[in-house]
Amino acid sequence: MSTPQRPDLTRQLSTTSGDFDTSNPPEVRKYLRTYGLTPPNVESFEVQAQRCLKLLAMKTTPIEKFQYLTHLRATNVHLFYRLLSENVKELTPLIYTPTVGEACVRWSEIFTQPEGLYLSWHDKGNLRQILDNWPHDVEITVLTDGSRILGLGDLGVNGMGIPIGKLALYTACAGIRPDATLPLTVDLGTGNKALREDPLYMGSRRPKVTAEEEREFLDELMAALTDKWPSIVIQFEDWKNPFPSLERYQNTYTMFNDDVQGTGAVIVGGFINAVKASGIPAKDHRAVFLGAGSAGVGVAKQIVEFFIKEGLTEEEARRKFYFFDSNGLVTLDRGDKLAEHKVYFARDDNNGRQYQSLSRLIDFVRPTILMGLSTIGGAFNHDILTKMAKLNDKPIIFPLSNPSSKSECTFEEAVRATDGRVLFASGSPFPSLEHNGKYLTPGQGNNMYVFPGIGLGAILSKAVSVTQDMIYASAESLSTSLNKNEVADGWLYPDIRRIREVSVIVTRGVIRAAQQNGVDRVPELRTLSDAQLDAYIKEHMYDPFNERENVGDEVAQLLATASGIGNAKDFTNGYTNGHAAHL
Ligand SMILES: NC(=O)C1=CN([C@@H]2O[C@H](COP(=O)(O)OP(=O)(O)OC[C@H]3O[C@@H](n4cnc5c(N)ncnc54)[C@H](OP(=O)(O)O)[C@@H]3O)[C@@H](O)[C@H]2O)C=CC1
Ligand SMILES: CC(=O)C(=O)O
Ligand SMILES: [Mg+2]
Repeated sequence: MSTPQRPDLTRQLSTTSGDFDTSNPPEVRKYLRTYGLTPPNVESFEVQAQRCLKLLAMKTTPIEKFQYLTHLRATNVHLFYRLLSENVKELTPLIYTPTVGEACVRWSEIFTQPEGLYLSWHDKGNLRQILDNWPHDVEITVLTDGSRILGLGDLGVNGMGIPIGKLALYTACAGIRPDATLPLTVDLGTGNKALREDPLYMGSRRPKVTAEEEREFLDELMAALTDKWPSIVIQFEDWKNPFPSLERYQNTYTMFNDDVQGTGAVIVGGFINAVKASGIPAKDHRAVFLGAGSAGVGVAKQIVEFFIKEGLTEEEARRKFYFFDSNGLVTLDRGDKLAEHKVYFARDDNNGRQYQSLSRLIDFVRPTILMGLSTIGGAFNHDILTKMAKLNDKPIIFPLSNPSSKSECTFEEAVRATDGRVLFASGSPFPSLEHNGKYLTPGQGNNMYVFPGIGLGAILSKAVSVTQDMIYASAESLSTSLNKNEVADGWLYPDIRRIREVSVIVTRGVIRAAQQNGVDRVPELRTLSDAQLDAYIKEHMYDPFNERENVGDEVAQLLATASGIGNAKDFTNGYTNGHAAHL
């Protein structure tokens, strides 16, 4: 019996595809044996992009557009990234929040092809072996268990859309090679009963494993990943309870949690600019947070760090925060057992008073800052917004929950209620609008401004761990990345269309912090000036406009030199002979 042939996964797994790229010149088509299989014209990117954008416009719903872009990535990865990098503002909402939220909800319905790796509880004991099935060398993975997908709850393995979307942004925003990324979803069961009963659901039907079982599984997985790819960077994403793994692995592996640390950094980055714009010194701010989960606490902890750098003591900084969760104001005497991560910010100065209404808490605290990380769409209603407008000249209001349906308010609602004075950032994008003859653009406080640079910085410096200083450096670097026009227009975040430039600045900050902490493993980078380091970073970024990796060295060489024509002929002969033999 002959040995079963392994399917050509490198082609199927959407990372080196492009065989039918209509920009391939004849020599490449011959080499790939696709000559004659695509129409004869060799097309420019401009023509290809025109067709793609027309096709996209023909799709009427966001999910159809998502599916089209998924198909494009699977069939022509470089064209997909050319299109994405040229249209990042328009396309990001279709491959990331908000559309990726709907895609995850409907994942088992719309699934057509493998795009990542799924590991299940019953694979325990064999994880290292299964990693060998992945056909590429990996530099970075995004790892979820699907248990808190955006603000949409536990979606089990349907959460795979998130690692895929985040890693597409790693490639588009920070130029990490697409074939060096691994979307990874672990199926440790799901607490979502409706999913378990859905015949189309593609995960296991078991309930969620215990915390102890999860730890055992992750211990094995972390060891397996680093055994297989020793310098791998591991980003945890959208875990319902991300704190135990962060604490357990952050000093022993090159890992970080994007929802706790990336979100903290991106919000501090915009917050530094918002504090400047508010005209109120750090010591006089007071913050109300709706939502005391991983993101809320992650953000507040990093703002504490910022306040300390602004001259406050840790105690003064900590006491500026009032958290409101599903049981009201988080206090030490509330009568329930507080989750460990909430204790640091729990109030002890409420004199026995419990606040069950956000509106009343705002009257009591008179905050300058209102943050939403609650998953409760519309929670910042007109009453709340007008209160913030009365209390402040320039209220800082950040409704950060994703996707858009979970945003605590819209940009328009915040602008109208504050007569355009709001300093605003939301997790998902909102359109610009006109108010009193002024054109106002909302900030997008989304960790996509920092995680690509954190990842690339860790990869290029070969950091042994991702330190808190590296995370904080990403925030500071982001805050300095705005250009003159953006500053003059009062923006809190740079234009997303400049994200690759911004990622270079963030990456440099992350690498410098790694060097200061002594966790880097590329000593040559230490002696580079900032300009030299920027050049080094850019040189190492994947550029989809400069890619013909699938054609092989021989043809690349032919294409690169006019004198290659002779070789091309030889090669064409070889191709013809080979093909004849094949036929
Ligand atoms: N903009 C960005 O870059 C990011 C945005 N996010 C978004 O932040 C949101 C929260 O994420 P995360 O912190 O990880 O989620 P969690 O589930 O950990 O936390 C949600 C928090 O909201 C609270 N909450 C739920 N319902 C209510 C309610 N009715 N009234 C008041 N509080 C309520 C919960 O209270 P309790 O603790 O009592 O259950 C909990 O504290 C998500 O929508 C996510 O998409 C997350 C990361 C990045
Ligand atoms: C943006 C993100 O990481 C989240 O909403 O979970
Ligand atoms: Mg997330």
